[in-house]
Amino acid sequence: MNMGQPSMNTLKVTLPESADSQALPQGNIKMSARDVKVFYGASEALHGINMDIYENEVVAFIGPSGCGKSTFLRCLNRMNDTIDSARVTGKVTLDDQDIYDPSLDVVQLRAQVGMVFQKPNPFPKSIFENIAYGPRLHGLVDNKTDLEEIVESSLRRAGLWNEVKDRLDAPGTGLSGGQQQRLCIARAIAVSPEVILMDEPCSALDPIATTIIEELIDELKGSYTIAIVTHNMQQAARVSDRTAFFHLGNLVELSATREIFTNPQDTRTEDYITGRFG
Ligand SMILES: Nc1ncnc2c1ncn2[C@@H]1O[C@H](COP(=O)(O)OP(=O)(O)OP(=O)(O)O)[C@@H](O)[C@H]1O
Repeated sequence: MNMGQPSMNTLKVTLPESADSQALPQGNIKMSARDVKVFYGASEALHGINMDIYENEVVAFIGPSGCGKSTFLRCLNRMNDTIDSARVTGKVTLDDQDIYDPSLDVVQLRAQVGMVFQKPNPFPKSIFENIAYGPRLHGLVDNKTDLEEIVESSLRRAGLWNEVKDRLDAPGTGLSGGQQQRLCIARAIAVSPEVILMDEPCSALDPIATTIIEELIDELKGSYTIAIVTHNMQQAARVSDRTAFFHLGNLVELSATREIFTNPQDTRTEDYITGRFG
């Protein structure tokens, strides 16, 4: 039951002016989840999540620690398959195709639905090789010139080209944390994904690197659909079109980011965004 509308000054979050003009996504559903449950051994961590994610939107997942945000994000490209104790039930589709269909090529799926992790994780290889690996693996290039073009365009899209163009042979691990995270975003972009999943991509970064990544997210949504887990409500307010609030393994509320932060429909959402718990 809603205990009434919170007044703006009780909220922890300041909405950017652009939030007023943030158009709600319309059109095609890119990914959809129906009654998705995740079990770790006998313990049920997600209790039947239903969600539609629209093409070219940024949707943020927020909620207290342990509520299941990352677990749900990992359902969207079957990363939970890599956790031995995890079992997923329900249905997840990408462009109406069931991504848990046993005949589906998971490597291909993870190219279509790329992922950027909390801690930047470049391969222990050169900057060039970090980007070139995926397109080679997926047979996206026929020759060296095409490969060089993909490497350059991916680094440009990730806003890193000018900083690294003279040292493409240097190790990716030698870059700053923020640069490494943009390298990981470029690596995801290089295999032409449709969706990019980001699991707290800025939590290991300083405020300047965080701003750069947030600006990048804004640019990338023109071409990709983005789902981002964040602990930082201010960040959700800055980057997302819609926000999903999770609590104890349930999706409590999902609506336009401005709505969630100014007019939450559920008291649990209100309590969280006003800082009463979490
Ligand atoms: N590999 C795992 N094995 C067993 N239990 C897990 C595993 N990963 C997550 N869990 C449990 O599943 C529940 C949801 O965890 P999850 O990491 O998805 O939450 P979260 O909202 O992303 O949390 P945080 O904000 O702290 O990252 C928690 O109870 C957690 O302990």
